[in-house]
Amino acid sequence: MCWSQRGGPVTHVFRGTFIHSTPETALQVLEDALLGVDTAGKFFMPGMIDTHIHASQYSYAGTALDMPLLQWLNTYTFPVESHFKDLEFAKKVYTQVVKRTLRNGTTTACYFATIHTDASLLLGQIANDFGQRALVGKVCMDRNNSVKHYRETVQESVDETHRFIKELLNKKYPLVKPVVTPRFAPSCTEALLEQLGTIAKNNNLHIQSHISENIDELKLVKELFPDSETYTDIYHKFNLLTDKTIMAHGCHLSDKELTVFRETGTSLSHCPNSNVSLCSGILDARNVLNHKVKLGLGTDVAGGYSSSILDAVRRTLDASKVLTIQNPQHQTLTFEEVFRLATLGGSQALSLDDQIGNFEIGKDFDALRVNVAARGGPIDLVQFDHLTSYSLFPPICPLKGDDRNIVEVFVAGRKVVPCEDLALE
Ligand SMILES: Nc1nc2[nH]cnc2c(=O)[nH]1
Ligand SMILES: [Zn+2]
Repeated sequence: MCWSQRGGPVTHVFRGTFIHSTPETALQVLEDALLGVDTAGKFFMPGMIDTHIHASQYSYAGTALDMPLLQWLNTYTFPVESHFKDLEFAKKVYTQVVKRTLRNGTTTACYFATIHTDASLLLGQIANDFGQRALVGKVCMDRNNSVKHYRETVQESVDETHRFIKELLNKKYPLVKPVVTPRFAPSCTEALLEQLGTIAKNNNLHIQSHISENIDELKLVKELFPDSETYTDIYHKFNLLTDKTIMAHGCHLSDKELTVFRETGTSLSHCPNSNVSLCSGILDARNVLNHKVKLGLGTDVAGGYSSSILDAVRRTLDASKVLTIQNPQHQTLTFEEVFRLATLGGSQALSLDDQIGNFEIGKDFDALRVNVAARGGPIDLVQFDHLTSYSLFPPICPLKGDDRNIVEVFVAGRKVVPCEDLALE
């Protein structure tokens, strides 16, 4: 290891022509020079992956968390989502959510939009324009008794899903892909689920939905689908569980259902902020990992009030510790395991781990440059002086840091933060 004059290890070496001034020389040109830089407290980490976020719910994130899931959907979510017919409104919200999540270090997002095809296409365009890697889903739902104008017929849903896929793929955005998106079983008839399974299969597409989030939801599912033994069986029956499927939540899945997840290659998105905010339940992530089910983290905005995967990291650890408090035999997740869920785990959950998730040779450069001691940031230098080992830097940022510690964001090698277009800088 090389050490700089200031005593820290040299972490970067630049080679090239350097021009500077010294007290002796107004302009000194150093040709073919090597410059070792001591970047104490700075490191690169892989970009974070949000495996489940409702772009359309960003407008009310941080409010309206005073009721459980089914009432919350009827009272707040469906009325708000119905406004995305208005493309001006959609453009405002979708621009904000893409900018904000990029600023938070989300290099890849798996988005739910709304039932509106044109607004969903706009979300794809905005993600592309700002350089975010994204899966974008036009939501499908042909059952909704609370907000009657916010639902489709089976035929509309199928036709518009075809149009969405075709038009999005025709754009040839390099990093943005469509994802078939039945909202969740209670919002869809069997006829619709069946057709969506077929569309995904014929086009080899990703699929996303929700499963087993809340106990009242399970009761409703039993009433609506009396012939299916489990919630998982409903999706399985219609070919919606594949190695490109991401199901959100799964707090109340049985071990038998988790086995079906593993066998089909279906992944789970763990959304701990939402699970607590809507009093839905606590996912036993350790049990999911023990079943060898692919697992990533999700913000689930606006059921979750934070659009940051750093928040999901903290809450995943909290949820695991709550399970340990309830049962001391529970094997608490470690920081390192949760860091992996936020990065590599997310890429596996989205079946994109051949392209992203870590710095293995051949993958795209989706990365964050982190500065533990960023000026004006939440981590005080005095604390970081006490650290004796550089290996302690990575944990302190996710646990105590925030977007101020993320100084640069790269997606597929392109620097997307700071970006002149980003008014959030
Ligand atoms: N958290 C959450 N769960 C759902 N289940 C069906 N739709 C939704 C949604 O919008 N948010
Ligand atoms: Zn959700």
